[in-house]
Amino acid sequence: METIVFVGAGSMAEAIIAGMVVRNTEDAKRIYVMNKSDDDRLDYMQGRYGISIVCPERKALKFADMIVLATKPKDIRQAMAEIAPHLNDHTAALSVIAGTPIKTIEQGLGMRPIARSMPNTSATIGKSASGIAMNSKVDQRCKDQFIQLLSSIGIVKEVREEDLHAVTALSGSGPAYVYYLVEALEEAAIDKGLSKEIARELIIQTLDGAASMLKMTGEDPITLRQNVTSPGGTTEAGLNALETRKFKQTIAECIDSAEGRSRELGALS
Ligand SMILES: NC(=O)C1=CN([C@@H]2O[C@H](COP(=O)(O)OP(=O)(O)OC[C@H]3O[C@@H](n4cnc5c(N)ncnc54)[C@H](OP(=O)(O)O)[C@@H]3O)[C@@H](O)[C@H]2O)C=CC1
Ligand SMILES: O=C(O)[C@@H]1CCC=N1
Repeated sequence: METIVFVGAGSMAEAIIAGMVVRNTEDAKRIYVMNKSDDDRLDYMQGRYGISIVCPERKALKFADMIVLATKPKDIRQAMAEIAPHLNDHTAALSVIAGTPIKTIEQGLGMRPIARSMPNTSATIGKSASGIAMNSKVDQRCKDQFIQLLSSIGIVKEVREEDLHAVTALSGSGPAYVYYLVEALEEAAIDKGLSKEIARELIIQTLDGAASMLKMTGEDPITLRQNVTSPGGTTEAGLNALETRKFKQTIAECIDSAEGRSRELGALS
């Protein structure tokens, strides 16, 4: 069993820990958390997941096989300055921070095995879609450990570091776009007279069914869309409205803005 220390105890750290603990991939007691100042948050995490809290002397950092960097990009430099003196040379670092380059982490923690990854909050239920890139210090054993951790919370794809900005825009932020779509569908359904409860159930099942169709049939989304669209029917009418409003262009702008912001955050960190 490995000792893993989470530096940052916010929503992303919790999503990953929840996924790991629920799947029993690690001995919960050997997962440690620390943050900047919010002790109530650490108590909550310990009570909820049975994990441990890093003591004020930072002893757990000495024994850590891996640290997971999960602060906001603007806070990572200070966090690294605080933890670096306590770390062992062999300790590997896995960052989940949007934008922050591997180089910045090498500067903050010294040359050591470092991976930069981008999971998403569906890690909570073991359904993250994560991307990962690693530095030259990562050997096969260490790579397996990084991949194993991310696999315990969903699927993981190795990409070039440069491509992590696009991964961040697509699957890191992606759950929020889907929730926003659900909000919009729900509001439209309520406007048409459906109750919120019924609308939500129908929407969730529709999303779940469509995602499962993509997964299980292996069909292209275009084919599946065409299968739904009867000539002159309701779907065609709905899709025409989306096209008139430049739906694909709007989505392209969404991804472009998010990708650009990831680059900006990287430059800020
Ligand atoms: N939320 C998401 O969907 C995703 C987020 N990410 C990335 O994960 C990272 C964290 O995001 P999120 O969990 O939402 O952020 P939160 O604001 O919820 O959590 C940030 C955490 O960092 C801690 N922190 C700040 N400074 C330090 C420090 N010097 N030492 C130790 N801990 C510190 C904070 O502690 P305190 O509360 O005490 O100040 C807090 O626990 C971000 O970089 C984000 O880009 C990646 C994928 C998805
Ligand atoms: O919004 C953010 O910056 C983070 C990164 C991906 C998802 N949440």
